Amino acid sequence: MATPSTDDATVPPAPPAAAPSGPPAWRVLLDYVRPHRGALLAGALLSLVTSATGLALPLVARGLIENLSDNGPIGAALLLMSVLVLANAGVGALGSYVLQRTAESVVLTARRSLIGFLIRLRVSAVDGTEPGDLLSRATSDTTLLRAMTTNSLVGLGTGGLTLVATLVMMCFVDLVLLGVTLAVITLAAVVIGLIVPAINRASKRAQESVGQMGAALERVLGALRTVKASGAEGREEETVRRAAEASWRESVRAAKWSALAGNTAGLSMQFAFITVLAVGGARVATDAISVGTLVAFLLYVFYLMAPIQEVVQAVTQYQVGAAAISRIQEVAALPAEPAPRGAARPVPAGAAPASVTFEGVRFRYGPELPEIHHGVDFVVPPRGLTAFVGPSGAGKTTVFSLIERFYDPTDGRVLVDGVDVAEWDLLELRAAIGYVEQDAPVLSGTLRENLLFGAPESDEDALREAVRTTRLDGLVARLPDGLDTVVGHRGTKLSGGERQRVAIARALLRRPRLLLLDEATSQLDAVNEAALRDTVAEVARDTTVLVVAHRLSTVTSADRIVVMDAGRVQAVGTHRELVAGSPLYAELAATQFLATA
Ligand SMILES: Nc1ncnc2c1ncn2[C@@H]1O[C@H](COP(=O)(O)OP(=O)(O)OP(=O)(O)O)[C@@H](O)[C@H]1O
Repeated sequence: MATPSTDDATVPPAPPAAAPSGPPAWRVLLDYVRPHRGALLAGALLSLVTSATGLALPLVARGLIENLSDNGPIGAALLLMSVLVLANAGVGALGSYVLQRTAESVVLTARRSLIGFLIRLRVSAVDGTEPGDLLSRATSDTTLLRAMTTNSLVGLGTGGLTLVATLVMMCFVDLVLLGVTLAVITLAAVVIGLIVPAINRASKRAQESVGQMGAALERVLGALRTVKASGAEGREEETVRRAAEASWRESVRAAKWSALAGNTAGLSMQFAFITVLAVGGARVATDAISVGTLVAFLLYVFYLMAPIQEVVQAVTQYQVGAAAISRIQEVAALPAEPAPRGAARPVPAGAAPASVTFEGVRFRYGPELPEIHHGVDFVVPPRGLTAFVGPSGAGKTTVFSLIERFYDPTDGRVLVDGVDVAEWDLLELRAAIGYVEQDAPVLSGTLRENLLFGAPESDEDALREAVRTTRLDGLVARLPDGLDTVVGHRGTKLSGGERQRVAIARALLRRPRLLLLDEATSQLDAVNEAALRDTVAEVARDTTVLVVAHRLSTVTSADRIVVMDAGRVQAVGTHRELVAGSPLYAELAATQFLATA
């Protein structure tokens, strides 16, 4: 048998599509910097003061040496030098601290805004992404903004300022030599301008590879047991390693281009030096300028080197940061739900149960994907138990996703309490609903945190009651720290049935007006399932309960059963009515050995 291609099996999916041309990177960076501009300015000023104290030292040293040779007093010069050295060290340290702190604050600002987006992303947007890749954008990409702030923004400011000041000074010395210098610098700038887009592209690809590495790692760690049981460690390791190596390759490429840009700048200055020497020499020979002017000008050319290197480094670092910003912007361009206008009000005790209506609902998960619902219609009045049954892939879970407004129908309306869910305040809508999704996850943390996840304000009595009705009391008694036992990432320390009961208790604690249970008892043993069925029946007296069930035995006593097939409602009725009137239901019931008489 042919071995499947590792490529097919292991290539991580592509990151989100590139953002439609958003604002340029510098504007996004300035947005992040704006809250910290005072600190940034202070840091930059302190850096300038540090440079100034450094520059003053040689002058004082010259005075000291002159005084020494003249046998003059040197006490004052020594004191001044000591003060300058101390000031240089002190102000330098303070400036560097202020700048680093500000850069960290810029990273924090970017992370805060990105986290806000990530948490509120629409489910439909997340469907097309890899969590590991999104994670890398919030962690790795945002980190690059630190160097972008210090090297690029501040470097451009201080380097640019020194550069302009030196050029102005040169202007007073000799305009012809300034013209020669500017011509050489312009030539170098054009070459560097051609190089920097390559740095941007390589950095973007390096960061994309980091994202793919995150996605591949998340895939392995999220399914470690299956990976081990399938003996797929080697292939998975290879995928992660490939992504890591791709990131290395692209980073090295970016480093190569950066080095080239830096050296082009250095080379251009040497070239400027020689050209100025030649042209200046000729001008001295024709008495157009004095030797002193030429020497002074050459000294300025020499002084120009440091700020030019600083500006070039700022420009190359900017490209790295811009690549990171474009990845951050790709997330920011994904559709997100509106930020909540405040905490959702908990559902008051005894709140009226909700009604649910589907009116001609058509739905597809994406524009290029097939239609899942082809005009679904049903009415669920308040209270009672309504079951959704039908073959796998019929669109039952999709019904719940549309009620929760994880997605919007492409046509038709979903109404809760007679109001289109699109018109509901999202927070209010979801506050009214308790939802136990298929394979509902238990989150890392304690059992108590998990139970209170959807209703943190619940009191101890309500908690105990939920534990009792979901028959979790035995488990709580067994656990070493009871409710405060840590249940592991994704509830790995619990059994499948225990996880389902935790999820049901979590939903019940919200005291929902509408309870959605998707295959919520599929992993329970017969005794627990019967007990939970009684609990659900009791809840359904005051709450509208919708369940999706494959095992019809769990729903034969439902008030109404909606039979779905291939995205359509085939029939609605009680078990007895459907056995008689729906061939599909009768067949399902017959294959599950249910009494159809
Ligand atoms: N996020 C998604 N993106 C694209 N297609 C999806 C998505 N979720 C579900 N589907 C597709 O929609 C169809 C209906 O899925 P749905 O989960 O609603 O079926 P179901 O009746 O609940 O099935 P089951 O009984 O097996 O849980 C399936 O063919 C599935 O492949």
